[in-house]
Amino acid sequence: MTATIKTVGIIGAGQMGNGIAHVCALAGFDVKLNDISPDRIKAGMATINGNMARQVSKKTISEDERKAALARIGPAEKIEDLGACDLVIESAVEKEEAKRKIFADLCPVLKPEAIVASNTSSISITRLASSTDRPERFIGIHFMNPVPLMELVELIRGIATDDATFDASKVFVTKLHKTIAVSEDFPAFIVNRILLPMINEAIYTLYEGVGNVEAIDTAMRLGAHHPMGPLELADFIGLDTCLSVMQVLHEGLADSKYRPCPLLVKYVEAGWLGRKTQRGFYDYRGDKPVPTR
Ligand SMILES: CC(=O)CC(=O)SCCNC(=O)CCNC(=O)[C@H](O)C(C)(C)COP(=O)(O)OP(=O)(O)OC[C@H]1O[C@@H](n2cnc3c(N)ncnc32)[C@H](O)[C@@H]1OP(=O)(O)O
Ligand SMILES: NC(=O)C1=CN([C@@H]2O[C@H](COP(=O)(O)OP(=O)(O)OC[C@H]3O[C@@H](n4cnc5c(N)ncnc54)[C@H](OP(=O)(O)O)[C@@H]3O)[C@@H](O)[C@H]2O)C=CC1
Repeated sequence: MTATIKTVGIIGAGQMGNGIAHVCALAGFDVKLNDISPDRIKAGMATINGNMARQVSKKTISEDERKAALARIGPAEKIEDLGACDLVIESAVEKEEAKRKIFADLCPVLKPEAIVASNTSSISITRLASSTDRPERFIGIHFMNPVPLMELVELIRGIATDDATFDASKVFVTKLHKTIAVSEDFPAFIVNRILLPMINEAIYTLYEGVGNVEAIDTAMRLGAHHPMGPLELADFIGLDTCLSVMQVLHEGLADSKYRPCPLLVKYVEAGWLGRKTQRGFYDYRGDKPVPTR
């Protein structure tokens, strides 16, 4: 039987977590938003508020829909506050150890029938599931950034994911008005298996001096009709996330073609993680983005 999902918990109120909360609340789900600190939750809520206000001004949603959706989102300052959720989606940092620790804290407070999902960009769902008390009710639900605008969600079954969990996840994603692509559980799934090596290659192109930031992004925007240049997109995703995905591909597929570009490593080591830290391949601290190379 397919479980009915009414209340969704989200762990991590960053750019993906707040986007997931946004679309869940608009679709009528009650949402509990968790992060390491109350300030992070407040910042996530402020972003949702701003993005919904923009949707109202563009007339894609009404003021009443905005108010009703915001009223459905509540903070979960402690992990115990997620205890009544039917589904919890983990969307914290792309580090396996951090995710394992979150699941270890989360599972004991959940109802036995609750589904646990990860929004991981790359990490094995089977391996993450094995760190929980419910591998059969664990699944990958992978949203795309920016969540309110992107139409796709990847669904990834771990080796033990049961049919009821898969079916309930399909119903849930369909209610969000997103299209599903089912991926087997291999490193970085489908979108990032293809997209991140392209971004990494763009960074090599910069590293080897084939072109500067502006030339590379202009080339791919106008020459290949991509909505964003690859370096602009890397900054948008977050360079820490890009590096983590390349490391998972490199280790998981044991092929040197996935070697993360040393320049990507250097930016991450500098703490220049892209838009979220105001500096990456572009510097966002002024009126408009300025290339850093
Ligand atoms: C790493 C992973 O694990 C997986 C991933 O997600 S990989 C990343 C996948 N995402 C992409 O590849 C995104 C590529 N970029 C794009 O498709 C587009 O640039 C975009 C959709 C993000 C923005 O489109 P755009 O036309 O260039 O920008 P812009 O005109 O500023 O915005 C378009 C609309 O989006 C809205 N918008 C922009 N960012 C938004 C956000 N974060 N949240 C909500 N709305 C947003 C704007 O208000 C605007 O609304 P209107 O059209 O109603 O005016
Ligand atoms: N960025 C993208 O384009 C996409 C990312 N993803 C995936 O989504 C996940 C989140 O990425 P994204 O939103 O970009 O990252 P962000 O850095 O924007 O947000 C992550 C949030 O999680 C918080 N966090 C870290 N550890 C914990 C914890 N133990 N408990 C609760 N919250 C925690 C972080 O707090 P703090 O900053 O204080 O550490 C931060 O607020 C990652 O797994 C990523 O791979 C999936 C699709 C697209």
